Amino acid sequence: MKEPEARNDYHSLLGLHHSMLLRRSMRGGGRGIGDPAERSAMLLDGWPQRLSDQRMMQDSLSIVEPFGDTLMYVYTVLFRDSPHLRSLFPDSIVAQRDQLSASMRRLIGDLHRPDVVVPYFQQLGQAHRRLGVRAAHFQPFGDALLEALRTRAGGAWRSAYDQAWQRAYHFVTRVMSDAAQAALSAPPYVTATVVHHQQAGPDLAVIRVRPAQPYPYVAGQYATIESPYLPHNWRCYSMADPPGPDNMVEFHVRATGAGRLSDVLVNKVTVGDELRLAPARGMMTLAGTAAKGVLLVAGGTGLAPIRALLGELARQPSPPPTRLFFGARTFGEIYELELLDSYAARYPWLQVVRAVAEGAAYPYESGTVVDVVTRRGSWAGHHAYLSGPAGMVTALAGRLAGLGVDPDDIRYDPQ
Ligand SMILES: NC(=O)C1=CN([C@@H]2O[C@H](COP(=O)(O)OP(=O)(O)OC[C@H]3O[C@@H](n4cnc5c(N)ncnc54)[C@H](O)[C@@H]3O)[C@@H](O)[C@H]2O)C=CC1
Repeated sequence: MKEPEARNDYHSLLGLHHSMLLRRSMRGGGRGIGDPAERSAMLLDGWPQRLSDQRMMQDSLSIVEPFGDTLMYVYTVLFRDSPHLRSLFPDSIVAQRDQLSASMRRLIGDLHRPDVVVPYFQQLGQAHRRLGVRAAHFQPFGDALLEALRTRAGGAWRSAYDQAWQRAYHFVTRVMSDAAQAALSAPPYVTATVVHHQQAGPDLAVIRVRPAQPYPYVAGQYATIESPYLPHNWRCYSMADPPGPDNMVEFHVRATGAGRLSDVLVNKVTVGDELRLAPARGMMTLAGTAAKGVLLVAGGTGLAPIRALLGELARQPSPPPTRLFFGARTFGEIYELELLDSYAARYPWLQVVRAVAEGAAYPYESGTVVDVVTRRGSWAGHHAYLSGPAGMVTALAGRLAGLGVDPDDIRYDPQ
């Protein structure tokens, strides 16, 4: 039981550090805050070789496969060279590695799109404040990253790869630390009390919490959550409603195995317990233009942010024609029946289709939600929002691009 206390001490020190930085920035000392979005966009604009860097980084991935193993090696190097940083991470860093992998893939895949990549890393920088990550930590991490890439690639590593990765990493760390600096006046996380905990299916819980302070977010975004029962194991869960005046937040959680945060949230947490919520993140928010139809697709608990988007659409004066596809593996895993049926009955612009992948499906459609959406044919003229298991989302994004949807109109977040 010493570990959580040590970490609480660390968080108190961190709180003091944040207040010191905030006071200094309010007095005009230190680095100015300014508009981080503008500064980050300028940073990317001043990087004319980013398209060739993107190609170099993509090429280099093939010589460091499996990429997940290379990223695991990054942590080995980091903890070897900077053992004092080990306490910032949970005992098992597998989930951390998976989140790093998703961020790296987003960086490489979207380096040509400042509108996507800049806000993504700004949000990541703000969210990292909860972990006690500070600007000084970026250098050892970058050194470890480069050493891991070079070691794993061996003789196939090229200096052009090295330079591309260094420039990209420099860009990322500037964006993240600028955003963290700009967010100093906000807390790195808020505490929230569980006010409702309901078993909604096998291994599935619907949890409502009341944050102690306002928790700003946009429909479609997710919170990174920690429970005192499993310190330092932060995981992402989407808010299931658009923000409301009652400042309550709902999450849908499926237990995915003993010892994980999802298991704790489903099987241990009860009404009255406290959780920590780091600032909301996510790019799967409603697109501004109303000229197109909307396709919402959810797999399993991926329904949460899709339901929030639906709630947001329902607030519009004249919502666009919207089709919601919800897929579960088995009949018993279909949930939110009454709510979605009541929406479908109330809103003439909405159609809800459910799909069951395995076993009896009647009265729903049979097949994975990917197959059921694909069977409908062309989806040209639609904005698509996809949420669920990574395999589902990737498969569907690929198919929709072949079914007439402009790839820029397909939105999803890595989970
Ligand atoms: N809890 C939350 O707030 C959110 C969760 N998610 C993610 O959603 C997922 C939900 O997991 P479960 O509820 O266990 O869903 P699940 O694994 O039971 O799958 C739900 C649906 O996706 C289809 N599917 C799954 N893998 C597929 C693949 N490789 N190709 C095509 N179709 C596939 C299934 O056939 C089914 O229709 C998790 O990966 C979670 O990270 C995403 C956003 C928010």
